[in-house]
Amino acid sequence: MTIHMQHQPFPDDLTRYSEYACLDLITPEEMRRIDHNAQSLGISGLELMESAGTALSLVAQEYHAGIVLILCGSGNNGGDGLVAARHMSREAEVTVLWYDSGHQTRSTRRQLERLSHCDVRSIRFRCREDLLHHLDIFSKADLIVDALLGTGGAGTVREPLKTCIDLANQSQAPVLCADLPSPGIIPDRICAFHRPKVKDSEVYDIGIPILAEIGTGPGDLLLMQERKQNVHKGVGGEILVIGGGPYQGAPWLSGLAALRAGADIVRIVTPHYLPEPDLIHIPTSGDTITQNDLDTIIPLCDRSDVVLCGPGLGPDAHEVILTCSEHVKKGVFDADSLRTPLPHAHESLYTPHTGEFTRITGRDPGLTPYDRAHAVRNSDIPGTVLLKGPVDVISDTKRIRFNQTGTPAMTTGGTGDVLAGVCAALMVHLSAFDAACIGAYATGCAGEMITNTHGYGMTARDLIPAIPQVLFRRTLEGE
Ligand SMILES: NC(=O)C1=CN([C@@H]2O[C@H](COP(=O)(O)OP(=O)(O)OC[C@H]3O[C@@H](n4cnc5c(N)ncnc54)[C@H](O)[C@@H]3O)[C@@H](O)[C@H]2O)[C@@H](O)CC1
Ligand SMILES: [K+]
Repeated sequence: MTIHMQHQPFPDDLTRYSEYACLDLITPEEMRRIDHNAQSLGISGLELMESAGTALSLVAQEYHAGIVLILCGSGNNGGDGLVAARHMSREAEVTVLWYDSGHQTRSTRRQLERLSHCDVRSIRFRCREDLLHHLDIFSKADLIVDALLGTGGAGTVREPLKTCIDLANQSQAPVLCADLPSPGIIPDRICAFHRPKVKDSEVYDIGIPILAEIGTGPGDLLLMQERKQNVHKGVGGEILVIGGGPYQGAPWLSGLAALRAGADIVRIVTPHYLPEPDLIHIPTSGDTITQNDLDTIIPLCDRSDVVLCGPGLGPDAHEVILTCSEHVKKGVFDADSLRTPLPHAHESLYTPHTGEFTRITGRDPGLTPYDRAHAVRNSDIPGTVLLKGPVDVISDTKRIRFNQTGTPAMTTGGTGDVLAGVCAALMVHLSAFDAACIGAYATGCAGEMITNTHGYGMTARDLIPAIPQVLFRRTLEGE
């Protein structure tokens, strides 16, 4: 996959932002996101692996072992072990037992080539029988390094790694685990890279920039679920947009954006019909949305995966929104629905700009991303907040994420409607937080693409066809 380079520096002093980085255990998906974002900030996977393997070798040397056995899998965890082997070749008698699954990662294959020039004994194994020829290596080792499975491990361990793990457990040697213990192995120490994946890990920095973690980036797109090829209708979800009244176009922009972000069915409840064949128009009784429309709207809320309230709605329909929101599983509240008392669904995403944030919290969020993050995290808004600005701030009260994509040309009317529609479609399969991070990132990237071609002549409508090019480019480029 081509890594898209991030360019503009963060518009604030990042030394104050360490409080926004996650400090407790992280999941493999989160590590993959961070890893990918680090690469888009210019640190290659090989450099990350060299740092990881170096840390691993330094911890291994603390054992002062004479004979070291390093067990390497076919993925990048194995690559870390191969790097450690190269760094330890003069300190100990090192033997590498590496698993040739037939599809080694590119980086790990590179490390194996480099190791062939070192005074390290490297033995390939492909099956359980191969391992049984080397039982003596396990019994002679003073230290065993477990670089079999890391964050890419999934499910119950398959052979021949299962046997490898059993032989390691049966040996007298202490086991030092790379990044996290391979399932079933009994660790003596765990050398985690960047952040702990399991408890009781020792954490070693591998030079990942904080922005790879607290910022959105191409790595966030990895969280999108691969759409199953042979898909039935409705996997993209059904979205309901409730808006319009004083303003006609806003709900249609949101609806079209939701379709372009992967939704299958989009219904628009709005007084004004616009001829958009891809969208289903649900007419209202009058030229604004009122209580009389509740009999129409409530059943639609019940059947929709995500409901987007607010685009172009005007101030008079707030009571209707409050009533509907009790029937909403996942809600995106934008524009005119951002009024007190705040509507809230089972899971809510609020997408205010500065003025709307001030209106609902009574507090001006300030200008710097740092202050805006503090304001969002300390607001008692019951859900995820995407506070739009030159740097968007996303928070679900625990996590904070900053999005830098976008251009000043996007202040044109309607881009907020597009963003809200994209977030609604993403929320079908993702949490409000992940949907907001990816929605902000993708809409901003689309804005950058269109600014390159249309400059300040960009309209919100221009953004919409650019959205799938950002969200689904992996499939478009046949990764
Ligand atoms: N920031 C990062 O994410 C970094 C990651 N690195 C290392 O890379 C690791 C992740 O590498 P990968 O994503 O390649 O994955 P892994 O190397 O953890 O494992 C993937 C390999 O194991 C196989 N496998 C998965 N589940 C299995 C099972 N149950 N039984 C048998 N085989 C199984 C897969 O087919 C694949 O070949 C991290 O844990 C870390 O050690 C390092 O390069 C440093 C940087
Ligand atoms: K491991």
